[in-house]
Amino acid sequence: MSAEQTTDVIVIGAGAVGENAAARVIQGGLSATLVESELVGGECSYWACMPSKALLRPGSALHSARAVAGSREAVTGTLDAQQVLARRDEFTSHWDDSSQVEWVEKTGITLVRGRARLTGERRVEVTTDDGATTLVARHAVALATGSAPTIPPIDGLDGLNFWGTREATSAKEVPESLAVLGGGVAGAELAQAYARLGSAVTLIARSALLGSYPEPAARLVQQGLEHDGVTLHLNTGTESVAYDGERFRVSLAGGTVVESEKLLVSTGRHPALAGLGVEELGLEPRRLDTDDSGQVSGHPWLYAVGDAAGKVLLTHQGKYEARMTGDAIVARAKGELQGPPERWGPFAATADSYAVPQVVFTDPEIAMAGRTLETARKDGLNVSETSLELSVAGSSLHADGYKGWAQMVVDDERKVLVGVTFAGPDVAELLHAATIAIAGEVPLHRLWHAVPAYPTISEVWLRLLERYGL
Ligand SMILES: Cc1cc2nc3c(=O)[nH]c(=O)nc-3n(C[C@H](O)[C@H](O)[C@H](O)COP(=O)(O)OP(=O)(O)OC[C@H]3O[C@@H](n4cnc5c(N)ncnc54)[C@H](O)[C@@H]3O)c2cc1C
Ligand SMILES: NC(=O)c1ccc[n+]([C@@H]2O[C@H](COP(=O)([O-])OP(=O)(O)OC[C@H]3O[C@@H](n4cnc5c(N)ncnc54)[C@H](O)[C@@H]3O)[C@@H](O)[C@H]2O)c1
Repeated sequence: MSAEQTTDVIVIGAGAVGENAAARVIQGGLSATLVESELVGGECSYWACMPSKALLRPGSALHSARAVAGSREAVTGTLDAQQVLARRDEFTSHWDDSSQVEWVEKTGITLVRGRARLTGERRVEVTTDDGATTLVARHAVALATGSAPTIPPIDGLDGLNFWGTREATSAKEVPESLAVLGGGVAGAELAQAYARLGSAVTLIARSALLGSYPEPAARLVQQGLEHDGVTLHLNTGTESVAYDGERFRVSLAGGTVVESEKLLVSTGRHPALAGLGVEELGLEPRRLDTDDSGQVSGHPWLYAVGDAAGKVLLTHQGKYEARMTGDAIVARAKGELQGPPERWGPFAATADSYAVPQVVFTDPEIAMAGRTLETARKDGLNVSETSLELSVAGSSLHADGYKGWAQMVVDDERKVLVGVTFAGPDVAELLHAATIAIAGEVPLHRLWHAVPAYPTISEVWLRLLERYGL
């Protein structure tokens, strides 16, 4: 069967990002067709953010209760792994996307299920179970196809039935032992989740743990993992991997062999552009060159957004890009936007370069917005850093023996914040104040008037500003 359907805008990929891009197009008065080959809602809903946080939260709630004298005595048991997995299943809607489909339809978006491929300018072929459909866009096609795991070329690994993050976040049982390859945010979070659920976990990283975060913050997470019984092999290469039908054997540089029931490979991700037909358009399939509205250089009808654009691989930032991209497509279609979008304007995802918030949801957490000292210096900024142990009345009330760390990176010429990091139990909710201060370029002398409530952990803001010299 072959048919041709015309719409204003085609969005390929119905993850959180594609859904938002299509919704903004509809809100702007154009029609949008969304194509999805798997579950509407994408990686975040079913195999990433939601299930991983659902696996972590019970462990951190238990740990919080144990961290306070009085409630500690009331906690006599351990985590109930089956209940944790059952609650995780609720958060993934049992991998059933009907409520998301309902939202898509209510929003006025046309959903087409199948695998999409670009076949020419504004033309997309969708392969479905009953054949193929050709979609034609009057204005634009947006690629919101997400990212795919990057698997390292380790001897013996290819072809083995190891876990990726999908299998780790959707597992039905807790393995007796788990080896985790990769010391990034996915590796750290899932190592802790499984250690607290009862697995004997070993984490192997060729570099430091969480190497893109400030070292004192990453060290606190490392101590947290060690406290949970995770064995760490950091700055250690992996030479080969084998599986004998029952156990994995991971051979490390230096001769150590790690044996485990399951092996999780979480060594980064790259834009999922394979098989989409971008090469035929003369484009580099590993990374597209896009402007701040997501428009692909040399192809004004084509956009990439979210993980597919490869700028910032985070749901909230992808959804922000989607709002800009959807609105930019509408504005260009109506002749209201010509040329590149204005920085910090309604069509440019400028915060991608200045004010990205990110949280490592381990216990303790790391919450970081903007740049680190290193990335700020690399970008040529004249910056200084102010850091301290996170120790205020709010933190000592929060948990006995609370251990945390905070840092602000200041542009000393403009006297504004360009980066803030907090590490410690339950610091994630402190982060939005930092994001606002950075994105708003709030001058430090004005931030001095933003008084943190007493006794909250936010009082660390006051201590940082005092130490800076205010
Ligand atoms: C373990 C893990 C935990 C994470 N935790 C967090 C977190 O706590 N917070 C956070 O902000 N981010 C987190 N992330 C990152 C987050 O999951 C991604 O940034 C987010 O899912 C990207 O959304 P997206 O819509 O761009 O892509 P996706 O969610 O991957 O959606 C892309 C969609 O496109 C579809 N698709 C692909 N190709 C085609 C095609 N040719 N035709 C039709 N459909 C197609 C796919 O099936 C998919 O549904 C985590 C990632 C991982 C791996
Ligand atoms: N809380 C969150 O927001 C959250 C949680 C999980 C994942 N994510 C997102 O998902 C993406 C993927 O997560 P990730 O942890 O897989 O990626 P990552 O880029 O954060 O970390 C990858 C890790 O794998 C290591 N690595 C790479 N190649 C290797 C090799 N050949 N051998 C051994 N180690 C190797 C790297 O050194 C790094 O430590 C991230 O970009 C992140 O933004 C976000």
